Amino acid sequence: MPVRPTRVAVLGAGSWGTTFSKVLADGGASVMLWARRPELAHEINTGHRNSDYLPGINLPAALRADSRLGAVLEGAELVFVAVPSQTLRANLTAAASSIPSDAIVVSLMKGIEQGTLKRMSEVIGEELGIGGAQIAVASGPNLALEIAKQWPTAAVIASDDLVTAQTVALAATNKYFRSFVNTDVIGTEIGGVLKNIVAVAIGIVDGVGYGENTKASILTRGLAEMTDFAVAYGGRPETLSGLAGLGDLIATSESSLSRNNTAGRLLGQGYSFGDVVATMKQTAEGLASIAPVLELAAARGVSMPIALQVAQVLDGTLDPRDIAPHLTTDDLPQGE
Ligand SMILES: NC(=O)C1=CN([C@@H]2O[C@H](COP(=O)(O)OP(=O)(O)OC[C@H]3O[C@@H](n4cnc5c(N)ncnc54)[C@H](O)[C@@H]3O)[C@@H](O)[C@H]2O)C=CC1
Ligand SMILES: O=C(CO)COP(=O)(O)O
Repeated sequence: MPVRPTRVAVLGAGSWGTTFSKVLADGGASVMLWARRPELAHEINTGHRNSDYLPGINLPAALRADSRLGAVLEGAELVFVAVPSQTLRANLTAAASSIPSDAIVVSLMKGIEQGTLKRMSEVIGEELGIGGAQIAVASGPNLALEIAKQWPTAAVIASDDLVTAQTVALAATNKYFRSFVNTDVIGTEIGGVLKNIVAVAIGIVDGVGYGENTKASILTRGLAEMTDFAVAYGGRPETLSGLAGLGDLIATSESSLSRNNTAGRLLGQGYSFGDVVATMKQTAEGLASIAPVLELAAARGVSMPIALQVAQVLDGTLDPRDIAPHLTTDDLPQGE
């Protein structure tokens, strides 16, 4: 039987780490949040604000922040990690000796590590030397600012071990945030990674000024790409029709709060990749995941025309106005 954990730690005080800390605290847990900058920890503890990332949001007084990993991690039953994917390994190296050996570690991230092509749960297992029953991932239509405003939403917690997923879900549930569970870690993580890339594509369409048919076609074909890729790597197709797939795809593609959608819109308006990276103050994971995703797709023969076109817009070889739900009109009509 899963038991609701009471002592939890969150690593990363950006928009998602801070918001998730509020979700956990509002669910009754005692939460310690690691902020890299002592001045941010001070602002959270004294003003109950994180004004850079969550302007206008009051944080629960029960949420405490600290810039010292040891102080944050002491006695933690659950450790949630919300740092940019490409920095996970280095952050875990720094945190590893302070993470209690029996803690469950939960990835809140939606990226693939460049170079190794590993999912975040794989990096966690490798760096901490723990097995699947101590690892979980959280995903779903979870735009941070909406949740910080307590607008109702749902998420899914996945772990190889159902009791682990249920234990995490108990902690990550409150009156405005409901966590469901599954045991498809691969499908859940891949959904979160790939919806970011489709959201960049939809942003490009928005930036160019095309309409709803183009967006609906790319969304629908994008979901087919996401599902084909996930299945090729052992994920379950139904996971991609759920919160971590379709649900997150809709939220991220439709919202101007999305950093991936925003990055795409700037590209569609004619800004270069370099300009977009310089403009973005927060993490847009789709931009860093695209190369590893295409490499993984090629390795298993998965056709990903939408992801490929996003990569071509990023490297300046495709005019954003030429983006379409297909690559070429030359080949024979394909099955849907
Ligand atoms: N913001 C959102 O709405 C959601 C974000 N996520 C995922 O959560 C992860 C974190 O995203 P956000 O919190 O939004 O990002 P963010 O850019 O708002 O914050 C990142 C945090 O990581 C910290 N950090 C630690 N080491 C770092 C380093 N070496 N370089 C840069 N920053 C470092 C930063 O100080 C900052 O507090 C991403 O994988 C994202 O896809 C998932 C669901 C929702
Ligand atoms: O993952 C998210 C919503 O579920 C956040 O999307 P962005 O990273 O594009 O802001």
